[in-house]
Amino acid sequence: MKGTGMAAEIIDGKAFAAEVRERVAEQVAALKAGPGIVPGLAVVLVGEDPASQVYVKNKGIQTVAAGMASFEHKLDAATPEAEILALVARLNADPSVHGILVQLPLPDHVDSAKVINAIDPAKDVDGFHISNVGLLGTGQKALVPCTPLGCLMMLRDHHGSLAGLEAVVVGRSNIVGKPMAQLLLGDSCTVTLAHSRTRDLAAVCRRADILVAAVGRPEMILGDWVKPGATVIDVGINRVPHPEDPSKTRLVGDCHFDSCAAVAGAITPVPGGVGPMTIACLLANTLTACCRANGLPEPAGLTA
Ligand SMILES: NC(=O)C1=CN([C@@H]2O[C@H](COP(=O)(O)OP(=O)(O)OC[C@H]3O[C@@H](n4cnc5c(N)ncnc54)[C@H](OP(=O)(O)O)[C@@H]3O)[C@@H](O)[C@H]2O)C=CC1
Ligand SMILES: Nc1nc(=O)c2c([nH]1)NC[C@@H]1CN(c3ccc(C(=O)N[C@@H](CCC(=O)O)C(=O)O)cc3)C=[N+]21
Repeated sequence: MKGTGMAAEIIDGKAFAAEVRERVAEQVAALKAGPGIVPGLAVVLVGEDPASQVYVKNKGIQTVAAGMASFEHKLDAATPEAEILALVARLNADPSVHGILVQLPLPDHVDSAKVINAIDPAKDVDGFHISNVGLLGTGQKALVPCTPLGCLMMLRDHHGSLAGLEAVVVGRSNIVGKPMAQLLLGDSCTVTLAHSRTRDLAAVCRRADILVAAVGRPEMILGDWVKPGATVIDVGINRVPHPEDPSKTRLVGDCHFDSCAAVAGAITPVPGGVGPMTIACLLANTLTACCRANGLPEPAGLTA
């Protein structure tokens, strides 16, 4: 099929995310009707980055649509670190809050690691607290970062078992690349974690049955880096000038979609792939945290 256009199946993250949110909403309704519990998610946004504002607003809308309570805390960009830590302490102590997300990146004067590690690990629905990172790394029950969890759900849905597959993750950030590698290892893939110092990245990528791109470089991964039939998961969210109208922008991934789709067996689009799954998994994690906090059974099919 190479050179003759599209070969790959498009993995519809938008539709998959809607199904996940539906399952979350059903279980939220049961919690309300039964024990009378309403799961609550608090989102903390420091500063006025327009992209973050849109994203936080979407999360709030989808949280409420799933029947959960949404608490938004918008702080000025100059808010001292101590004030952010005080807010986190209040949210930790608030029994109506089951999940806490502090939107990243934080302004430069704030120590992000300090803020994240101040979150009660049981409420850390991003899965960024050192305690959750350590639990994931040792194969124990944790709250798992939303973006890699969403990728894993799509991969399991597409492949069934991932055991023995060669997985290459490009990008080693704490929020995407590293936890993605841990989850793939947990599902018995043979995992390679590539980064900016990797030699001959194209050749490394070509080994992959599963190729996950989390680099933050628009359309960097090209079709001839992809093994024929591989599954390509494109995590990248990059705003680039619109080709026809430079006053507008357009969203592209870290993979060059057309050339990769011509070779891959399956591929996630941008937008409509990993992004919507991230938000759906945030809601799933909030439900999971709420069930654990109340000693109730875990929601089925929504955890790693
Ligand atoms: N869809 C979603 O829900 C989400 C999407 N994203 C998107 O995913 C992308 C990655 O995000 P994030 O992990 O936070 O990014 P970071 O900037 O934290 O990490 C990028 C990683 O890519 C590596 N890298 C950079 N350039 C190259 C290169 N030329 N060759 C190989 N590796 C390279 C870096 O390597 P090194 O460590 O050596 O510097 C680093 O490990 C971004 O586009 C972001 O917007 C992020 C979160 C959620
Ligand atoms: N503490 C924290 N947790 C995060 O999970 C987190 C964060 N900080 N900071 C920023 C990144 C980025 N991120 C995205 C989530 C959804 C979409 C998403 O829904 N994207 C849509 C398109 C949205 C649009 O059109 O702009 C899509 O891909 O279809 C994108 C990006 C979560 N992040």
